[in-house]
Amino acid sequence: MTQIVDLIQSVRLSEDGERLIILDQTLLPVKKVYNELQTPQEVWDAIVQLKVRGAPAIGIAAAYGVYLGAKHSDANTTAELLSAFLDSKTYLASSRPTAVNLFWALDRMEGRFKEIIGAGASIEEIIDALKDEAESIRLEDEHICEAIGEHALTLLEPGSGILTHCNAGTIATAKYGTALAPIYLGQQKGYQFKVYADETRPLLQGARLTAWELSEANIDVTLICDNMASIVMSEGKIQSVLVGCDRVAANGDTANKIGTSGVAILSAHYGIPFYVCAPLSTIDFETKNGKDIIIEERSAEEITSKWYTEPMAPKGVKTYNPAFDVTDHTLITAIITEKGIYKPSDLHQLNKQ
Ligand SMILES: CSC[C@H]1O[C@H](OP(=O)(O)O)[C@H](O)[C@@H]1O
Repeated sequence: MTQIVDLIQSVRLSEDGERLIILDQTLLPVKKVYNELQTPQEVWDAIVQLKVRGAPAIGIAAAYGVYLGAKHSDANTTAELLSAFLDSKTYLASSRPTAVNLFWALDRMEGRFKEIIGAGASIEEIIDALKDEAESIRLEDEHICEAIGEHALTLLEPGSGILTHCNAGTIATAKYGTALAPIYLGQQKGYQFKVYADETRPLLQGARLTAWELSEANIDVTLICDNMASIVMSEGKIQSVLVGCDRVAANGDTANKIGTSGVAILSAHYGIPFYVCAPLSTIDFETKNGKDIIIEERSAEEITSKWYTEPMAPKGVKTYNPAFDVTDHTLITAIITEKGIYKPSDLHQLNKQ
């Protein structure tokens, strides 16, 4: 059966390799519009505006961004090409600070550039190698998400209730998603999960994206406001919580969409397992603990007026709009990666792989 995961590709290269095609996630669920991007500047804008969002998808987009920058550069020598590449890399790295996949993907692209320039490659060969590397990052992400889904599925009972926060679905990745991957894989096996999606203020990724994705896939999804998580847990409707993440520190502290840590605290209170789904590219062993994770702050307008015809707060009121929070590792039951299921205290075992 064809599923939404087969029908939607939120980030991919055009057939001729000239443009990056992204699904504009800011217009969902009302309109499904694809944008074609040709320059690192256009990719940067799309990331900052959250047209392309979700940690793995941001990394993939940035990888294509540096490839496109190299492809369309007017460098005459490989040294000039490297200098132009490093400029676009630095620029794209400035788009969003929290999701480590962005930096991971850009570093991987630089590594490939340096490897091939060291082997005496021509400009054309370098550009081809960059294209192949970006394509590999995207394709590998599909397999990684599928593996995360398979591991996570072993923890879930058919027919059980799952709460998720934000959107860690197929559109946030190359395919399947991270936290939503087991739900899609479970559906193929007839598991009939009952999913509760937090709306996820202020940008409503849960309402606009998760509820949309899952409804399109005919999965039983119920949208709730963020402040309703406690009541649905207390009513026994939730048997597990699954979330994605933007950066996991070496000790297992996890940065994810604002509101996640509150859900984890509630889960602990009600004795519900709280699972974080994380590709290895989201684990940052250089960052010791959550205090060292840079949290992106976004504009006041996202809270005060973005979704309303009239401003919903007094003019000039002070606001604070952190886009992420850090869930303490003690609240996390397990971190599910493509390599398997790990307690936060066992994460160091992955460091050598
Ligand atoms: C598959 S990880 C998705 C991750 O991305 C979200 O952030 P944003 O919408 O700001 O890019 C969020 O924290 C999700 O869990």
